[in-house]
Amino acid sequence: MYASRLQWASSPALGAGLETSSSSCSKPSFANFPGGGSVNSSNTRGLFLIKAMDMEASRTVNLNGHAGNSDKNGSLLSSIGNSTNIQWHHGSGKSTVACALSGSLYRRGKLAYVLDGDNVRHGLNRDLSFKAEDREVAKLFADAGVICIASLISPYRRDRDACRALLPAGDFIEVFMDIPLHVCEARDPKGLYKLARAGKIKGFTGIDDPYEVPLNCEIALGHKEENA
Ligand SMILES: Nc1ncnc2c1ncn2[C@@H]1O[C@H](COP(=O)(O)OS(=O)(=O)O)[C@@H](OP(=O)(O)O)[C@H]1O
Ligand SMILES: Nc1ncnc2c1ncn2[C@@H]1O[C@H](COP(=O)(O)OP(=O)(O)O)[C@@H](O)[C@H]1O
Repeated sequence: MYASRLQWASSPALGAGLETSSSSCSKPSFANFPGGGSVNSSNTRGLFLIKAMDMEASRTVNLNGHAGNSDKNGSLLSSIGNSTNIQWHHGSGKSTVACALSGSLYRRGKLAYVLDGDNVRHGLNRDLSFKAEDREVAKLFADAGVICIASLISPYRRDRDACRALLPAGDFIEVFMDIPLHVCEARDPKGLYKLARAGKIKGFTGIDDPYEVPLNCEIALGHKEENA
């Protein structure tokens, strides 16, 4: 089902080396987890993501923004834009992983931008959803040579596939946060599950709206129960 399956354990020791200075990270609190879990550039999970993201230096971006095998001296950036879509329920850790990935890329001199449900909705366009307009934004970033890390619930397979189809083969990486709903709900960082359970928010993903599990994502991040 998945190209790679990784465990995403909660570990109090992992916070220390996190890069928090990424300009595109809108949630600076990601280094501190109430549950004790964290991510770190030196742990294998983080490294695996970077390996999946890292592009060959020979593939560059021309000044006109189109990807190609151009002469490196004539290129604007030493990385080619691609798009990573980190998906699953609210509270699963999408933003946390997105920020860590962005920080790791930053340290490697790669230009990345996190498109988060929050910054997209409040900053760019409050009407955006994971529909055509969103995908176009991700593609614009990729065209400009920026690695776009989309941290969005993106519940529908059809929409994710449409996004994949916009980019050259291999440039769209689906990361599935395979975290049990009860774990997401227990975290409830904004109290939204509680409101959804009480019927005060309608159509909440995982409660009264569906999520279509990916059939062919590149990476799945699993969850290790505290007492497992
Ligand atoms: N009905 C409903 N269902 C799920 N989530 C909701 C809903 N209404 C608002 N929110 C808040 O919006 C965030 C999800 O936005 P996304 O852009 O990631 O969602 S989607 O891809 O368009 O489905 C999500 O937060 P994050 O998952 O932390 O980004 C919620 O805070
Ligand atoms: N591996 C983890 N272990 C424990 N808590 C985590 C882990 N990853 C994220 N969290 C916490 O869960 C909450 C939701 O994380 P967040 O990244 O905002 O999720 P999402 O973007 O999917 O809504 C935050 O309080 C975050 O600190």
